[in-house]
Amino acid sequence: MSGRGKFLSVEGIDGAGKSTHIGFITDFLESRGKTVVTSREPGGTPLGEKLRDLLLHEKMHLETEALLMFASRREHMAQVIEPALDAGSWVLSDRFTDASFAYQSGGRGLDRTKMEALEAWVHPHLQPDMTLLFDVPLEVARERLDATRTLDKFEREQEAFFARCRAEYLRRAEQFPARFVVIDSTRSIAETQARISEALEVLL
Ligand SMILES: Nc1ncnc2c1ncn2[C@@H]1O[C@H](COP(=O)(O)OP(=O)(O)O)[C@@H](O)[C@H]1O
Ligand SMILES: Cc1cn([C@H]2C[C@H](O)[C@@H](COP(=O)(O)OP(=O)(O)O)O2)c(=O)[nH]c1=O
Repeated sequence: MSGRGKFLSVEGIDGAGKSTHIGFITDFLESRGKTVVTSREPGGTPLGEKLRDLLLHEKMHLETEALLMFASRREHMAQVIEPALDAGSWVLSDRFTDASFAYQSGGRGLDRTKMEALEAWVHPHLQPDMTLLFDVPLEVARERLDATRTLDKFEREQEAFFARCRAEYLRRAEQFPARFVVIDSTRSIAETQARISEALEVLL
């Protein structure tokens, strides 16, 4: 395979529809001849999955939570993301650093300059080539979540928390318009996937 692969991340508040579209994105890219490595954060490596279990189920200090998110990310970069990109594969990560801004800074209130310092320390030279942000109003996300599953620590948060997460995602999208694609995820699954295909075409 020739050249370095591309790095894609998918983001959105819980219930926005992110997981629904990951298989579609993978199939779309594979149909265009790309080798796709799908992964997730927190997690993506054996150590990262252990951290994920702690992060999603244990109460902890906000800064501990932020540091463990970045610890999981550092391992994920070393074990999965960088080697796959170097080998020419495309990497599709279910969440990356924008989620830390949205949840730990926006949602929980961690000083954004601390988050920016972590980002600059852990991945000064790596950013997704494209970030697909699935955006929905809170009521829609909540209805979708309630209809489907047992909620983890983050998903049990109140509406105001998700409002702040969503606002921070949208702020990041405004700050980095070159890599963000904001997708209106209130549309039907078929319409949303048409929009995703259109966005991905630009990278191919
Ligand atoms: N565009 C859509 N229209 C209607 N329901 C949707 C749509 N996208 C996702 N859903 C449903 O909403 C629920 C949450 O979606 P999911 O992909 O698990 O969200 P996330 O991964 O962002 O938390 C699922 O039951 C899914 O089938
Ligand atoms: C990557 C990341 C995720 N999270 C949160 C967001 C989600 O609520 C949770 C797990 O994400 P996710 O994989 O979307 O959960 P699910 O499998 O239930 O769809 O972790 C953060 O708070 N900070 C982060 O940096």
